[in-house]
Amino acid sequence: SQAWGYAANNGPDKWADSFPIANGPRQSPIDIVPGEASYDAELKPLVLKYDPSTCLEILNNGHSLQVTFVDDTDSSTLKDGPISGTYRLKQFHFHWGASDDKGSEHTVAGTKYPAELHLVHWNTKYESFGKAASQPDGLAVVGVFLKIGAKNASLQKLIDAFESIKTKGRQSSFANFNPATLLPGCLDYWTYDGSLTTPPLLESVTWIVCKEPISISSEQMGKFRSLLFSAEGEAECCMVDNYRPPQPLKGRPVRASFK
Ligand SMILES: NS(=O)(=O)c1c(F)cccc1F
Ligand SMILES: [Zn+2]
Repeated sequence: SQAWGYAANNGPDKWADSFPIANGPRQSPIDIVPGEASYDAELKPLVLKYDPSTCLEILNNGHSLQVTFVDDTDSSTLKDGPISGTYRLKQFHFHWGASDDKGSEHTVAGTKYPAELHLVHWNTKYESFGKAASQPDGLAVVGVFLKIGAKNASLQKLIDAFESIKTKGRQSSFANFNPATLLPGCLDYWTYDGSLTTPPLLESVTWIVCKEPISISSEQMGKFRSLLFSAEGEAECCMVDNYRPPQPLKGRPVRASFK
């Protein structure tokens, strides 16, 4: 069967052919309409504790650039916020556009950002990411929007590794990176129940989307767009527009941690 991707022949409009859950009741991303989100005073502040020594490698998986972490202990965790228990950081990755007018998966009152960061965590009440990914409370993903502005020194550390992961399937060691340096100063968030935004589109994600974006410069955005979907030796295909558009809310509540 054809591998999924973001092109016309294998992109988001075709995913339901192999993954019927694509039309399910709690799909992601969504358009977040701030005026329709309800402030919930019981929502706690996010508690993110990341240990840079758990950072393992950076890779081009053919869909995005991803930084993976050692997740065999509770060294890098997400707690509180809308979730109960402890969720371990597994990886983070990005989605972005071919131009600055698109690229994010979540939108805010219809506004698309040029990119979106996803920090993926799994519930330690399950024994692994794989097991957790099939449970309704298995995953918690923190989404952070990127907007064009000042050069981002933390993102530059990732960008400096891009030459070694230009093509699909390439990975290189990547140590001592602290993902907390990618978080905005204010951790106000919206939260709702959703899914993975790529196949298998499992409906196991508590989404936590930060209201405040982080910055990326135009030049840095250009470096993201120089990565390739294609493998070495294949016809070059720029890694751009690797985002799923917003999906039907289907009556789900969206809560805000802030007034
Ligand atoms: N985009 S997303 O954050 O929903 C996501 C995950 F959480 C896990 C794996 C792949 C992936 F793309
Ligand atoms: Zn993602």
